[in-house]
Parts: sequence; C-alpha cells; structure tokens
Amino acid sequence: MTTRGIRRKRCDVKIAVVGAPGVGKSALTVRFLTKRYIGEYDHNTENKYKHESLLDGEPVHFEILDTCPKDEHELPNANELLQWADGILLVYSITDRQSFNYIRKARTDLTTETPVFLVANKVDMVHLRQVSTDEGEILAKDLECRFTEVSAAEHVIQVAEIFYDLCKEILASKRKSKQSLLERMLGSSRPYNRGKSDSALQKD
Ligand SMILES: Nc1nc2c(ncn2[C@@H]2O[C@H](COP(=O)(O)OP(=O)(O)OP(=O)(O)O)[C@@H](O)[C@H]2O)c(=O)[nH]1
Repeated sequence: MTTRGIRRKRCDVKIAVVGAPGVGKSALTVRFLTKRYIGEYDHNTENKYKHESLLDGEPVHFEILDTCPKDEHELPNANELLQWADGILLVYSITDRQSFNYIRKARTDLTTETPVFLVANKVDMVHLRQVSTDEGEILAKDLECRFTEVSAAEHVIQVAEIFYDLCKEILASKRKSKQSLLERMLGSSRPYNRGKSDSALQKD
C-alpha cells in the first residue's frame, strides 16, 4: 500500500528561545524563518512567529516565541514557559561571559523533561571569545542536552538544523508520552478481562 493520496496529520511544535539580552535570539529565529540575517531587531517586544515546514516529508507547524528579557537580571518565568513550550532553545553568546552565567542561572528552573538545545552564538567573533567550547560542552552534559556553536550572522544550514533537531526531539518525546499514556490506559483496563490469559486475549 502506498501513502500517496493519504493526508498526513500536521504536527504542532512550540519552541521558546531563551537567553540574556543581545545574544542573538532574534537573529537566530529570523535566520531560521527567512534564511536571512538582519543586523538590528526590536529589543522591546517579545515576538511569536508561526511557520510551516516539512521535516522528513512530514508537515510541521512551528510556533516560535522569541523572548525578550529587559536586562540580564530578568530570568524567564519558568512556569509560564514550561506550560507553553514543547522545547526550549537556550542561547548565549561566546563573546559575553554574563550571558553564559545567565543560562546557568535560568536552567535551574528549567530542568524538566522538556527537550532543550543549548546554542553558543556569535562564533564568527572568535577573536572576542570569553566562553570556551569546553565550558559549553560541560554545561550541555549537565543539562543532558544537545549543544552547538553557531553564527546567526554567517550560518544558514547550521541554524536551521538546530531548530529541526530540537523539533525531532520534541516529536519523539511527544510520541513517548502518548505511548506511555496508552500503556497506562490499557493497563488500567486489564481488570475487565480478568480470567483470560494474555495469549487468549491476543487470539480474540
Ligand atoms: N557578529 C555577530 N553578531 C550577531 C550575531 N547574532 C546577532 N548578532 C548581533 O547582536 C545584536 C543582538 O542581536 P539580537 O538578535 O537582537 O539579540 P537578542 O538576543 O534577540 O536581543 P534582545 O531582543 O535584546 O533580547 C545585533 O546587533 C545583532 O546584529 C552573530 O552570530 N554574529
């Protein structure tokens, strides 16, 4: 049987982009959405974008929340964020030690089952580096998440891959929770079949 003519169900994926001011959250988001790099963005508003894409031939509807802390002391509201987001992109800049510390502080509240991807941006400015690759890798290990260094200014494919990889992880995690819910429901319906062995149930 072929799948031609069968309409595939669209997957919805919500991603929140989190990080200190000026690390390139908007630049990364806009790079993914438009493949373009625009030097300056509105720093005063939180933006939510909607985007349709195909991932391994499957239609995906992205909602991306580009968060906007007013300064490096304003940490994200973890409860609100985790209620809304299916996955979180944690961004710091390799040229800004404070932005790395911001992620270390923010992650305490964001440690959950929610898939996370740690991104070190502005790798094109390696001459101004304040955070080493090793430090990023250690933090990612601690967070049990994927990690990459990237430049929103120079990389197109690598930036898209970050969003797609996080999306894949989100979809896998959603399938896993659906599966365990199903198993729990089937498990709880077992008493109604009392008296029949498993093999007898399979034959029915
Ligand atoms: N060299 C370089 N500059 C970048 C890169 N990404 C962003 N920038 C610049 O860094 C500045 C801040 O980028 P934004 O994308 O506005 O950062 P943001 O995290 O959204 O900032 P807020 O909205 O204030 O939270 C801008 O001047 C960008 O042009 C990058 O990869 N390389």
